[in-house]
Amino acid sequence: MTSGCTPIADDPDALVAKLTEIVDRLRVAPDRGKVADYIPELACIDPHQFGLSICLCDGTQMNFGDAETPFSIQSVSKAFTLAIALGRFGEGLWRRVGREPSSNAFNSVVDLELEKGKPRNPFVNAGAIVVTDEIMAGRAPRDALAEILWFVRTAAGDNAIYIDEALAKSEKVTGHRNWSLAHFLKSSGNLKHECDLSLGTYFHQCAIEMNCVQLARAGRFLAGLSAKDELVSTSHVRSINALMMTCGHYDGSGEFAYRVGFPGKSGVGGGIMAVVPGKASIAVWSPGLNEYGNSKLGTIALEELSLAAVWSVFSVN
Ligand SMILES: NC(=O)CC[C@H](N)C(=O)O
Repeated sequence: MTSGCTPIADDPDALVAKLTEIVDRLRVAPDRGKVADYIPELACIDPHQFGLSICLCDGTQMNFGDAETPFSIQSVSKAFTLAIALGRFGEGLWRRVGREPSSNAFNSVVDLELEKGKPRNPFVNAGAIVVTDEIMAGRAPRDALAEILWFVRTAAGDNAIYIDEALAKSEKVTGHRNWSLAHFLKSSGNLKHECDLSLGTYFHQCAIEMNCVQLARAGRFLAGLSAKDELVSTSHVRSINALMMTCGHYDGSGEFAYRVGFPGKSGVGGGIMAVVPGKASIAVWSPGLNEYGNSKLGTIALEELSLAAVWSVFSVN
């Protein structure tokens, strides 16, 4: 089969049955990974939650489990800020940040030093801080933040999306690793604003709260499921998807590509936004993380869905 017309993907009942089976099983799975505990607000999230939502190319959406429970999107926000930055500055962005995968943790300081202050990609923390700093150029931080929130709301088609102020503030107080990255960027001449302004904006974008229903809708532009003239050009969608595939799960990106086989962006809140270009936009949430800081059960759900629907871009059957 060459067109992706697989039985499960094209048969809504079969797809619902498969996803119901996956979600019911994973909701009670004993081995759930570990919630992020370096951000105080995330440390107390109940790991026994699991939600999934999928938007398909015929306009339908299916929701499972805790799909309507809000969670902190954290680094999933980096896909949206990259889209905004590419739209505003185009290829010039790549003077400040690279496009290569990383082999160290998402908050690695050593990578940044080795690369002389040019982050390896826009999805590791240092790279995302640079992207946000770029978006802030020529305006007040609150205006940049307003654009980020506007973008997410527009992509999701839902104005009831907000920032968890308390979470943003707590990360500002406890996020010492990010402070060290920002100061290193500043000392390398790769941060235009003062560290507290760029980081303040970055912590706020990470603290956006969404549920799976909203996040799956917000990913439609990356799957080519929204109106063509909307938000982001198709060439930028192609760039973002390539980076989500190669860097969206940090040093676990190779593993994600091997097991799931389509682009995705994770966050330490346990959310993953994943897209099957031309076919589906999927949001999955389970707060427990694997060793790379990506949702453990969320990855398993996407892997099982990918196998059942033959959705890996590397599949030939
Ligand atoms: N991987 C993540 O989701 C990390 C985001 C988190 N706000 C941080 O900066 O550490």
